Amino acid sequence: MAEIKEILPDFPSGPLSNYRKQASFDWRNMAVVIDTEERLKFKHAIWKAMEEDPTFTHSVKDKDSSLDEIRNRTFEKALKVREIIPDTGFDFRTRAETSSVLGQYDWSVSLRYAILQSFFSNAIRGAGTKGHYKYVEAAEKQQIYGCVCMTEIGHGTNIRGLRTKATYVPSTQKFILNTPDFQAAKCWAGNLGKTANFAYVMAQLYTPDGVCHGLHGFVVPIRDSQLNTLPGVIIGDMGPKAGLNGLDNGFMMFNNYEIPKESLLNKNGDVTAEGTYVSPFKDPSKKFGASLGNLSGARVAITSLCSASLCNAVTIAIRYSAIRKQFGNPGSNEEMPIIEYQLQQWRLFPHLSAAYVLKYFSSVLFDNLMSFALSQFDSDMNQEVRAAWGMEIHAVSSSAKPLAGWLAQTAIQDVREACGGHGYLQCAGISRLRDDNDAFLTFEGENNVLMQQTSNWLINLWNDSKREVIIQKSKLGSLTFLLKAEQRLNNTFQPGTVEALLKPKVILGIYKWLVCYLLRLTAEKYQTLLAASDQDNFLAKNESQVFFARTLSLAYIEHFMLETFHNQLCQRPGLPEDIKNVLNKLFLLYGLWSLEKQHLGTLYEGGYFKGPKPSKLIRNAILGLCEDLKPEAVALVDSIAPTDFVLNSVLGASDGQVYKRLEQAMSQYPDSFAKSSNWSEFASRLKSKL
Ligand SMILES: Cc1cc2nc3c(=O)[nH]c(=O)nc-3n(C[C@H](O)[C@H](O)[C@H](O)COP(=O)(O)OP(=O)(O)OC[C@H]3O[C@@H](n4cnc5c(N)ncnc54)[C@H](O)[C@@H]3O)c2cc1C
Repeated sequence: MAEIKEILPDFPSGPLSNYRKQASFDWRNMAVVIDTEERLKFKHAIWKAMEEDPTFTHSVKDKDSSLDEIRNRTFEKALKVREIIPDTGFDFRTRAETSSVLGQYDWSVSLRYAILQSFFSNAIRGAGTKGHYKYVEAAEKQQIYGCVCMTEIGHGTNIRGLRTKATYVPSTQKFILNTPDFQAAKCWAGNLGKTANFAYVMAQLYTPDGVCHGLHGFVVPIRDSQLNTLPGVIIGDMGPKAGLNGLDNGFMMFNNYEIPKESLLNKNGDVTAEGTYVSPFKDPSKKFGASLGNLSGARVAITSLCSASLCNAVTIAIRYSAIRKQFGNPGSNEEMPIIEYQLQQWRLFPHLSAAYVLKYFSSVLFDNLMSFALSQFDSDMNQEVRAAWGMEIHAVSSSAKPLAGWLAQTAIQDVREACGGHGYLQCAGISRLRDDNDAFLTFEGENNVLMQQTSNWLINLWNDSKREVIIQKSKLGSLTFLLKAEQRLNNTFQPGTVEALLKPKVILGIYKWLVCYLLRLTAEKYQTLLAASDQDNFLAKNESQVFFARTLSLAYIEHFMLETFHNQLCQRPGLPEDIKNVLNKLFLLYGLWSLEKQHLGTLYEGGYFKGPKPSKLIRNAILGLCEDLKPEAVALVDSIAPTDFVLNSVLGASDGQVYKRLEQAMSQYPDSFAKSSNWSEFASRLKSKL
């Protein structure tokens, strides 16, 4: 514990001390429980190194800097990261925290580093063979700068529609890359705009007989060592964006650009020297799936990144709410901190509960992904079981990433409003977080489309005669709700009091009924549409999304997150009682808040709820939990907050000196007290003699 105290020292006494003293648990113990000691050491070592290195000093001028300056500074920081990451030996799991740790400081730095260090090399490793590993090694040593080019101007979500062409020419043993028109230009790739000299490019592979063999990855040099664009390649910068402006997203076109045959990443398909196409896959759809590689990895990672954004947001708002005072009891001279208001609690504490549930869940999901990746070396592992495991991770991550993105995004907006006008200042650190986090909702699988992967999988399972066997074999355990589904669907809501409602089993029971109900309903809707449309699968899928498949995916992942949090954390043997108590309240609040917010209608529609009592009990329980969590809230954010340097918010610093910091920030703004540079022009119009 002494060592942890060095990493997490006591907070200075000040305006937040009063609320800190009210907590029923030890905030350091909670930090260790939710994060583990290794991860705390790792991230604080990085944050400390950043704080001590002038490269990472926050600049008050960032807002007024040119795009070029912002990007240069971001890239310099991204390059520096390698030097400050502590050596964790073979502990890859701890190292995987790097993106979140950097992102809590600045998402542009985090993403630039991730693309340089792993996004590009993972793409090459996933699709390439031994001869391509030299690119992986060079990228990881930062001897080349990579980017990943899948999206085109005309096609993003529909990857199969990509139109960049790679035609093999036997006489030269080269591929020729061509971009048919601007709509087929590669776009959005991070690091492409100004920096990358190599690209992973997805293109349709054509053999000399004119046959298209579908999408394949290529490793392509795009700039020379002086970062000049190579002849045959046109690269442009996409310009300012809503956020992430430290990242240079670019667009790229090819004009009869020749690359060697070996540029083809040939794990899933190759061409002979003469131009015959060969592939280990007979079924083209399986090859397509394999060529997209292990997409779950990035989605699981983004789930963690969104949870990191959420932690920053709730830290700012809850600390500020404990300090900010408005109004007071009539007759009293004292004004009340706004955290005392029921409305403020209800606006913020559910987001705090979501931060805890999501943080823990994303970490479990990451561990599972790591175990899955390692299982490829386990020769005793049954391949069918492994394939089912991969499918389950895919389904879970396809709804976890959207839910995490939305949870963070709505929380950040609520936090902005909950901090009033000062929350709108750039130095509050909220708008930056909102604009940057926003992109997570779109890249690595657009949220709404991605969730269809989960619902498709669930519907197939519902109709599978071997459903029970599949559920028993499920490695993650996300399908337990389906056990005895038909029986479960006859259940109805039983609790008659708030006390009876506030039991984990009851909340999970409501969710289990809900997911079964939505699954049966969606599967039936889909079958009806299929029958009515002469087996038009495309139409049936599209027409069963709203109120059906989309809600199903959401309810499924909410239930699994809650169940994981409860079974694996709240019920963990040896957990101190004080910690367990608070975690239990967070579990209950997240569950009830999510049900109330989006599922009451379905619960009444399906007959699980009857009469006014269930919704009244739920709403009373939410308010009661908010009141219970008030004395815990400041300590709860202390346990998940980054350091003040990293949070970089005048409203959210741990010393609570909001007004001192506001004064400093406003006074230090360049030219804060100077006249406008155009003052003489304005002054020349002043005619009044008043
Ligand atoms: C900051 C940022 C960084 C990025 N980095 C990269 C990168 O490094 N490399 C790269 O290749 N790409 C990158 N992208 C691109 C990103 O992957 C795409 O934007 C994403 O895949 C979505 O594609 P799109 O923009 O073409 O949207 P579209 O596919 O055009 O979608 C538009 C809307 O249509 C809806 N829609 C589409 N299909 C359906 C359907 N079947 N049913 C219902 N609704 C549907 C979607 O939900 C969405 O709301 C990045 C994007 C951003 C914003």
